[in-house]
Amino acid sequence: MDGFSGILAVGQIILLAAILALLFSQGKAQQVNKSYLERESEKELAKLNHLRRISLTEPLAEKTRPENFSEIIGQEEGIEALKAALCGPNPQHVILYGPPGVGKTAAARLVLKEAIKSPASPFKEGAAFVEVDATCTRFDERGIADPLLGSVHDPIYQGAGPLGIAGIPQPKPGAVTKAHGGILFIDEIGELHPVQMNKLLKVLEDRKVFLESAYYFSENPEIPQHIHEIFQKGLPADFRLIGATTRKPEELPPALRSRCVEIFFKPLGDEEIREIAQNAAKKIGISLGKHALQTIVKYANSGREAVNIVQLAAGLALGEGRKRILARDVLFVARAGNYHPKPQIVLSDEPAIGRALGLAVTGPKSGAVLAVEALAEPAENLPGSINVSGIIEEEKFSQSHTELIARSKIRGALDNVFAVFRSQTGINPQKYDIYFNFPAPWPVDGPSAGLALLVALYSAVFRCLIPAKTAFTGEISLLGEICPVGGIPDKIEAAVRAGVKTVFLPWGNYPEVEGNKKINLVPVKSVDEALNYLFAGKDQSLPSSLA
Ligand SMILES: Nc1ncnc2c1ncn2[C@@H]1O[C@H](COP(=O)(O)OP(=O)(O)OP(=O)(O)O)[C@@H](O)[C@H]1O
Repeated sequence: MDGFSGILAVGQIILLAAILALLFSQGKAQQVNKSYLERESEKELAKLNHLRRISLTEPLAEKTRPENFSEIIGQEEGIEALKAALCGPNPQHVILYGPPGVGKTAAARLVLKEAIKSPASPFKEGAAFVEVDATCTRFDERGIADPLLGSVHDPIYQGAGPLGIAGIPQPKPGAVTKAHGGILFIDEIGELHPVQMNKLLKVLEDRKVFLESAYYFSENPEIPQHIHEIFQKGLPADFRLIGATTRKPEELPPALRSRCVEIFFKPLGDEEIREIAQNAAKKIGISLGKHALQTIVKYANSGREAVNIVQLAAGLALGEGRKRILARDVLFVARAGNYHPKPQIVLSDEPAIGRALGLAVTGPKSGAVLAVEALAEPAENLPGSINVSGIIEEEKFSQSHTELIARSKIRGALDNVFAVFRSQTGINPQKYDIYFNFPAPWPVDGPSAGLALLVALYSAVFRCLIPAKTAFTGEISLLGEICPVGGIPDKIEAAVRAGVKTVFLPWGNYPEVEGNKKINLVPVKSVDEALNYLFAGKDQSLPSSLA
């Protein structure tokens, strides 16, 4: 061995010794680390067990939660449709529409249990029901964390564990995989980020979810087989979706809607709110005075509000040692919770000049009764003026990324009303100062107000009485025909609820509600027919100035 080789050998020995020392110290450090972690984990477990031993009484909200379909009040049709969509041998994806707090989530939670009972159902005992709130699902463009669809824990992140240290990406299943074989319920699905929505649609299509990572190489022999399988074949995600939303159907992506059965839950009427409040009080073991119940009905807009008011009022009553809720408890809760009495139309028993009732649709399955008032005074200066309040003046909509502004439909309906009035009566409306008012809590739109507007105008000009508790719906054509309109069953239901006795409706809509015995339906084909039916043979004299 020459001098140079000797130096090299010594160098190698020193290097080897240094590496061995480093490995030894690392091993030692890992041992110290491990025992430190074990001690810390034991402490944390003890704390966790201590927390678990503490429990309060069952919250009232849980006590009052519907436990079977018969406890969900007023949604029989929606529940029937939900069962038809999910309890058969071929369950479908579903979107549940409806206002807040009317039982959508409650029904979704129960439907899986119902489906499992059916031997033909592919949902089996133990099938998962996974609930996600789209307003809380974090969307992360880098895909580092995605609780809905799943994500990949890449080795660059701290705490990646032994697999991370070995440079192996770790897939983390999301809700779509956790729901495999069961139901994924996404509350407020309309709020999902558009990118997440598109990814979800892909999962619905494939029935599995594919995850991606820049750290995955199919040739990497270090990667365990199960991770290869996940990256190459996807994670299972065969579930049925129930999406619930308070939005309107047209506000949801058409691609989602076309993959789902659409079911509508309706707003709850006073009778239903009453029943829900009574049931809630019974479940928490407290009685409800008559006035207390009436006050709850006055303030609660939904099942959730009814139950919440009962719970808080019960707290007040129990605090004072009472087992009965009084009206003052409810009023206190209403004031403290900033509840407002529901806007309610009070129908007069007396016929009136210039006041007709109209019927509107305020959302899916929600009809409403509203008043239309008209006043017509001979104009001092010709032409007379036309003044309308309580309506939408213009509408904005987008078409091919262009924003368009159009005149509102009710403005168009008014033009037709004046033209038809003139052709039917021979009187030029410009001889009058005309006032229309819709005393509704929201601005009104829609062509179906045409018939009510015409009747109110006719009554105002000819000073003839419109019968009490009579409502009108129908679009008026320039030729005086009464054309069919949308939402008739919901409008008629709203009319019945409000105490309307008679509804004039387009002949073309009559088959939708024929056989309804709760209300007197008058189908009409033309304005002439409607006016004859209402006013024929009654004194119709024009003001002397115009006669
Ligand atoms: N139709 C109903 N019958 C009985 N209880 C109801 C009804 N609707 C609501 N409730 C009560 O209100 C609570 C909340 O209702 P739920 O969560 O089902 O409403 P939701 O329609 O899903 O509302 P959101 O759109 O705000 O999520 C229920 O747990 C129940 O106590």
